[in-house]
Amino acid sequence: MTSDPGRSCTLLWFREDLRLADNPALTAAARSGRPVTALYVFDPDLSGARALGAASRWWLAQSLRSLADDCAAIGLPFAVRAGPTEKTVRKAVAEAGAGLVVWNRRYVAAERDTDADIKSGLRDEGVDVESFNARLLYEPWEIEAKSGGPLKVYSPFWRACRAKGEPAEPLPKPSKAKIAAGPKLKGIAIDDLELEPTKPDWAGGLREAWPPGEAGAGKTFSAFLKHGLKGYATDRDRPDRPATSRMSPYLRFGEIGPRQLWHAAKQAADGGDASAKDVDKFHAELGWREFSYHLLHNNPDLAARNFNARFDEFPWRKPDPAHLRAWRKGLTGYPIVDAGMRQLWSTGWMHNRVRMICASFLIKDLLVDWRVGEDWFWDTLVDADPANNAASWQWVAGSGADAAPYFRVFNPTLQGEKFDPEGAYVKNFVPELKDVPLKWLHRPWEAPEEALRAAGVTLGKDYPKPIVDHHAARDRALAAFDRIKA
Ligand SMILES: Cc1cc2nc3c(=O)[nH]c(=O)nc-3n(C[C@H](O)[C@H](O)[C@H](O)COP(=O)(O)OP(=O)(O)OC[C@H]3O[C@@H](n4cnc5c(N)ncnc54)[C@H](O)[C@@H]3O)c2cc1C
Repeated sequence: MTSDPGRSCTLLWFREDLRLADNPALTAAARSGRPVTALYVFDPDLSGARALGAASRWWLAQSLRSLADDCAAIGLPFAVRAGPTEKTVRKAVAEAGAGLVVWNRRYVAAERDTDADIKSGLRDEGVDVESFNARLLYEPWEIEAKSGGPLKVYSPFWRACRAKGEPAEPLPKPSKAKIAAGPKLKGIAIDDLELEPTKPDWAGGLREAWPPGEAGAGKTFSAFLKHGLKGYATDRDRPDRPATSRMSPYLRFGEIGPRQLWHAAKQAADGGDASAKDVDKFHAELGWREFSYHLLHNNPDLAARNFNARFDEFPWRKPDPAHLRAWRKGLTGYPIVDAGMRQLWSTGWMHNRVRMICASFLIKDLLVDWRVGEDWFWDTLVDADPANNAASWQWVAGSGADAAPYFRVFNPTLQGEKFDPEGAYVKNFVPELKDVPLKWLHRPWEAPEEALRAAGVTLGKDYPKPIVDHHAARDRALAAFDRIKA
């Protein structure tokens, strides 16, 4: 600890950990015995990191407002500043007279490099720096293959994680009495970050769908524990049911942490509110998130480069602008794909099963490079995550670690019929098809004229004809794959 008496406070630097509970940096700050002041830095120049997508920017604005209120409630001074990360943090440290700076770790290579530079620069000036894990159950570098080195297959990865024992219990939120308020840094208004859309304001659907912030995370997760966890192992594949936790955007921005989810789900099973099978499955999905971060840690350019270099030679087609537009807008003529893409556009989120179907359609039916889809999801998802998005797109493409084999091409009609068997999901997001009889709902182009007429649908006018024939597109995709198989 620095002995400079002029440096008497602790600076807590919030980043992707926008919460007070189970926040080890905040706990360390509270325990440091010094007054604490908190900072968030928005870096418009990115310092080498990828710019947030539009939906993520909207979420961040809500989340910061919520955090500001939560900090005020425990008497923690909190300021938001904009500027180049390193310069802004170091200026704030000097202004606050901080002798200790604490933060929770990030995992994108450019951000890690920035953090390392800041850490060494501050230490050279005699300022202590401590970092913690708030984001993951296990640090990516702690998990290794038996023979050493990173793991490339999920099952052994998850076994290696589980062999480390139970994740640590979450930390409580510090009470007002535990925080000595440090100096309030001058900040800027969150509105001045201009994170939200104005002309036009397209965020109405997002506002309706989500309550961002730590309290919103807790409320949403409690509802899942009550109504969704029981039966999760089977129902999680049903987009027509509220069967998943919807925790992904909260995890992305750190408004809740995986340790909290892990232990709360476990307690629900212990209390008899869910079966061990359901909880194991939920834990295993958190495990996929851990696996994505393990992959990202070991492959920093996961969003840009094929994990499997064989795919570098894959003969992707130049995207047909009309097809790409139809995919983005949910006008492909395949109802489950269109429902998913419209759910994404209107709410900033899409059910996992439907993400796989929509991604497969772009990659395999339209033969478009997975990076084009990854980029669209990055812009439109409120949970757009540097590890999960890239790893999942590569998984669907077949180019990723432990990926779906390329020859597994999702049939959007059969997938729709299997996972949306009553058609409720499609009818919700593609309302022009709501009166089409269930028998034809997922394949309206096969419906007799009179059935469509009775439902008020003229194909090609009220709803598109399929933009490609799935069977022909599948054959084309497999032929393309044959070219890199050898
Ligand atoms: C093409 C594609 C892109 C995706 N992009 C993202 C993304 O940008 N951000 C993101 O968080 N997830 C992404 N996923 C994974 C998954 O679809 C979402 O995590 C999930 O739908 C979030 O809903 P939930 O919180 O209700 O999940 P739940 O089923 O309740 O699961 C709980 C948590 O486990 C994790 N999880 C669940 N499924 C997966 C999975 N397949 N892979 C990794 N982690 C998982 C998530 O953190 C999730 O919040 C993507 C999947 C696909 C197929």
